[in-house]
Amino acid sequence: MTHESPTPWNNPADTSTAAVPAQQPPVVPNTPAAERRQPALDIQGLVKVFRDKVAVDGINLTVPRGSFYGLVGRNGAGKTTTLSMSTGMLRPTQGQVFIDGTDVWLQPREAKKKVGVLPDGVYLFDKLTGEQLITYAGRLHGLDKATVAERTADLLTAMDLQEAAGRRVSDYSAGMTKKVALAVAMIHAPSLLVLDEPFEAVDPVSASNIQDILKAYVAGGGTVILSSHVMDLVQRLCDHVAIMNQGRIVAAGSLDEVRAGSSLEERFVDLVGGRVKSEGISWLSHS
Ligand SMILES: Nc1ncnc2c1ncn2[C@@H]1O[C@H](COP(=O)(O)OP(=O)(O)OP(=O)(O)O)[C@@H](O)[C@H]1O
Repeated sequence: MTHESPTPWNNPADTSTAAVPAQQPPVVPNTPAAERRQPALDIQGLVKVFRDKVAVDGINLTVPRGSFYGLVGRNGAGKTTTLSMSTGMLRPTQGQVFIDGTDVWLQPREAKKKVGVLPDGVYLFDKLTGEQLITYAGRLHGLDKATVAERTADLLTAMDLQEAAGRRVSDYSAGMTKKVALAVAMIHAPSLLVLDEPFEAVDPVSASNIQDILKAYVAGGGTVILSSHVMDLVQRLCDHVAIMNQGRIVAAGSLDEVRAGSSLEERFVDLVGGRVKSEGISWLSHS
């Protein structure tokens, strides 16, 4: 990554995240200043029903701008369904989602400019090389060729994919695919990144590199919301967390508020339950 040019997600020309003085008049809706103080993501009364299965059961969640937000929950808690509805990929049964004040389902084009998404189970045009894929994503977002070339080179370096840049994505490992998908999500310098299990299948060195990239992105005014099952990682990385269980948010807020003096894992198990006391499976024993 060059030092001369700002990273695509940390452009000093972007003053939209400038600190607001403490003594401000009340916020007047629909003014630029008010827009700047909108939450990065605002979920209101979100419901998803699949046939007779209530996957998401009327959740409300506010993700403050500039936060590093972790969404945790057991398998099937509703995390992917929530994130998919929040990014315009899955139509809600009920409820509204706003990205930076823009209604995702009423103004999808506007909303999608503001968000980068790493979906669960990534579907990519994998006959393209990594470099072609990132370039294609940048061009789809309407960026000019020179900008796309510069950002693509930066992202390939940041993701440690320079050597694989000319290989087809179909030949990438699971972790490399995750990294190229993350680059695709970041090429248009969105103000919000929504990442479903970003570290799954990623090796520890690459995971640390990605974490550094995300921390820099947040330090530069971006907002990240990620889902994960790894409590230690969320506790280390995130400043806010929401715990989902059976389609509902059972705790949300700053990490310290949610932990309430315990570790996140202890708090999670307390709230969600489901620990099975077991002597083990008898037929697996060889003693
Ligand atoms: N397309 C679908 N059709 C029917 N049921 C679905 C569909 N997608 C998800 N579900 C159900 O909705 C519930 C929530 O699923 P979801 O994938 O959102 O959970 P999750 O928290 O992301 O789980 P995991 O941690 O295992 O990825 C589950 O019971 C799942 O079986």
